[in-house]
Amino acid sequence: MTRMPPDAAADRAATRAAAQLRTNIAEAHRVVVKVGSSSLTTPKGGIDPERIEKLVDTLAQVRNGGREVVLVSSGAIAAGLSPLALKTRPRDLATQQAAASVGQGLLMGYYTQFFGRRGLGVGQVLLTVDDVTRRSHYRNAYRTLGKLLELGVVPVVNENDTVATHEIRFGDNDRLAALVAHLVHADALVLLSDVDSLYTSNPSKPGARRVADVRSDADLATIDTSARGSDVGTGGMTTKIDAARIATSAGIPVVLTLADRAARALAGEPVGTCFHPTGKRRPTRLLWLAHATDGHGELWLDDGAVRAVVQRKASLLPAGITSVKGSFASGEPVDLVAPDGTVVARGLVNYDADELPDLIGRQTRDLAAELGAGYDRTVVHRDALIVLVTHPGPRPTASA
Ligand SMILES: Nc1ncnc2c1ncn2[C@@H]1O[C@H](COP(=O)(O)OP(=O)(O)O)[C@@H](O)[C@H]1O
Ligand SMILES: N[C@@H](CCC(=O)OP(=O)(O)O)C(=O)O
Repeated sequence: MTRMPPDAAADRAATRAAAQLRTNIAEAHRVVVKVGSSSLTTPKGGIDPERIEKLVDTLAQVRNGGREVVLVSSGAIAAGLSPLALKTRPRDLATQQAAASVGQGLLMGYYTQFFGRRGLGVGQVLLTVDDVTRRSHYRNAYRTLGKLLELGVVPVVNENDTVATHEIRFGDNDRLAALVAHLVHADALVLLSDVDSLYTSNPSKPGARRVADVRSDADLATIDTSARGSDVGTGGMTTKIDAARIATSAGIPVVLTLADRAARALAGEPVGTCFHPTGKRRPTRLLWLAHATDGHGELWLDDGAVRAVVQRKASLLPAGITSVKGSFASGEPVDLVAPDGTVVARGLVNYDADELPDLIGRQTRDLAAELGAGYDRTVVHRDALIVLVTHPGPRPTASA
């Protein structure tokens, strides 16, 4: 028997795994499809009903074929431009919110009409960061989305732009789509854009090569995503990669391709870029903490607290904190910092920043005896905490 050289054997195994993943996507029962503004607009930036109908046609066929579809659609701001006589996408948040407020209804009007013609109802779901990260909210969102799917309706999700402020805003819908995919326990996530796949660098420049499969972060290490996206989209390729990492780290395969190739992507054809699952499902708020949130403040720990949090995965108590920086409210994400300045973990804090200085360095039982029962709570509970570096070093990377 002739032996294959190890490289050839590894290549064959990789090809088989890629083909299997495409099969899994073709068989995915519940899919989240995200479409960016750039795929729904005219070259001038206004909304393009023809492009919307083309997408709806594909998704309606998928839905009517027995698969469940959740659509995450951008385009509210683009749809609001013309009614407000705006020539280009506004830069300031207030005008973006006004445009989204005017445009969201119009956008839903198109979806209602086009899905309706194909015998399907639609349900509008507007979400903020809190809705997919806070436990009480995301249970609610999960229930509503689940019920809509059960009723045969296509949920059409967008960020609730009109109420989201800078601090609590995704801004792009890519990462929102990844969290929605996790929330609804999707079997696959399809990201539709104005580019046919991920490239090694700006696709409009010579030398950029198509990337067919991304199997791990190592495959992304040399990818250049600095080229700006379309004038109407937000985030460009960077937020799509963030989204793909969020979904794949929770076990959900992702395909990124052109909106026109949605049908082929959903049929498992080898179009676009396929991001392979790298991890397993975990609580949504932890996913968000690991991949997308910036700490609103810092809690500096002593060595014992670093060991407790990093090695024993314990909750953070007031006794192990040496100082508090930044201004944050209870429930917000904060960075946990080792004495050498390394950010070792991130978690949702249980106190406001101004409450903590009087508590830190003190034993929980003393605080409870002195201040009352509420003060025996952890500063960051271990269930709301992710470890970023297991071996403290110079800089943190979100690898949890
Ligand atoms: N390495 C890369 N590979 C592919 N596209 C890239 C890359 N770097 C930047 N881009 C740009 O990202 C754009 C897509 O992002 P964006 O305009 O935000 O789309 P959408 O509205 O679909 O979210 C593409 O048009 C492309 O020019
Ligand atoms: N929520 C915004 C989407 C923001 C946006 O442009 O996102 P994307 O086109 O997906 O990069 C809207 O509906 O206009």
